[in-house]
Amino acid sequence: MSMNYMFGISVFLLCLVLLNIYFFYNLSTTKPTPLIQSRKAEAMQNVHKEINDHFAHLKKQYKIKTSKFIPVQQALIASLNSTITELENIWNTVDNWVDNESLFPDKNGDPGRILHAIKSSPIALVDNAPKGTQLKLLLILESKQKVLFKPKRYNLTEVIKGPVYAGFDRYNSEVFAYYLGMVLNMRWIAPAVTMRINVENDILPVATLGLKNTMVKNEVGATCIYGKCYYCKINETVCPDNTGVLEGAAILYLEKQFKVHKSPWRRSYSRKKMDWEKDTDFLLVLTALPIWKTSLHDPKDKTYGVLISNDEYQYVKSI
Ligand SMILES: Nc1ncnc2c1ncn2[C@@H]1O[C@H](COP(=O)(O)OP(=O)(O)OP(=O)(O)O)[C@@H](O)[C@H]1O
Ligand SMILES: [Mn+2]
Repeated sequence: MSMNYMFGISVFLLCLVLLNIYFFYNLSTTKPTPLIQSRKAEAMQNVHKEINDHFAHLKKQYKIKTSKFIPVQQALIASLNSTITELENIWNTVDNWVDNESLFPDKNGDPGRILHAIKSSPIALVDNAPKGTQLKLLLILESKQKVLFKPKRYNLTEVIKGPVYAGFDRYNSEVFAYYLGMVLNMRWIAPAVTMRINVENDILPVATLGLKNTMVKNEVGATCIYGKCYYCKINETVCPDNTGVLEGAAILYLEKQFKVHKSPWRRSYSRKKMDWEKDTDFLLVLTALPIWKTSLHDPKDKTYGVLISNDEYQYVKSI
């Protein structure tokens, strides 16, 4: 056998071995992404199925509109639609109605008056509000009342793909949560309302130097803000629309110190995952119940409770 022939055979055998290793590796390693995705899709389908099954077996009382709710609903609509003249006094009472059980009053049209007062009071000062992970501004009204402003990042119809925390926070969920809180009498959501502010007329003249330092002009000369927060980046600005207006959620700032109840639904920022991230049943238990009131915390046995009806508690998970 010539040397050339021997060399050829060796190269051929080597190629065979390499090809074998390649195929073996490809077949034996599971590709993680599609598998995880399909498991997630399956879990979501199960959640929807569980909810639908549960609806079918709900007690009759949950399917009938209670007439007791009609006056509550009418009072709420009237308070939101009324034109309010006397606003000054509302701020004097903030400290009185805020406590650990309730962040807003429910009587005498006050929920609507608060929202009107937030929207119509002149702004005396605007600064960055660096607390939290997302861009937000602190507005100080002429009445000295503080308001947080979380700007709009997306159009309402835009769908953000990815995990639940993908993209920027949606400002409208703050407002939605408050309205839902009013309707369901879950009064532990700070009053929030959609507000439109003109950047040149209402922000710039009263902006602090700190805020001005986190502003840049965009390609059409509009003043945009990138702010100061954990996730704030100079290339991720919010800009006014073509009428110079910045829309966002204006949220009443509450000075009072509250007892902190850590949410079992909070995101883990470390390798230690939260229960809801590891255990799909955790999600199923909570979403499948007709939840009236959540996050009732019993500090003694470290459980979170879900109040199912007016007087019946069910503790769902130890943490
Ligand atoms: N209405 C309010 N009144 C007083 N303080 C508030 C109010 N809203 C938020 N805060 C304070 O600011 C912090 C951040 O608020 P928030 O969670 O709304 O911001 P975020 O940017 O969404 O941050 P995160 O990603 O941590 O949720 C809260 O932990 C709380 O201390
Ligand atoms: Mn948040």
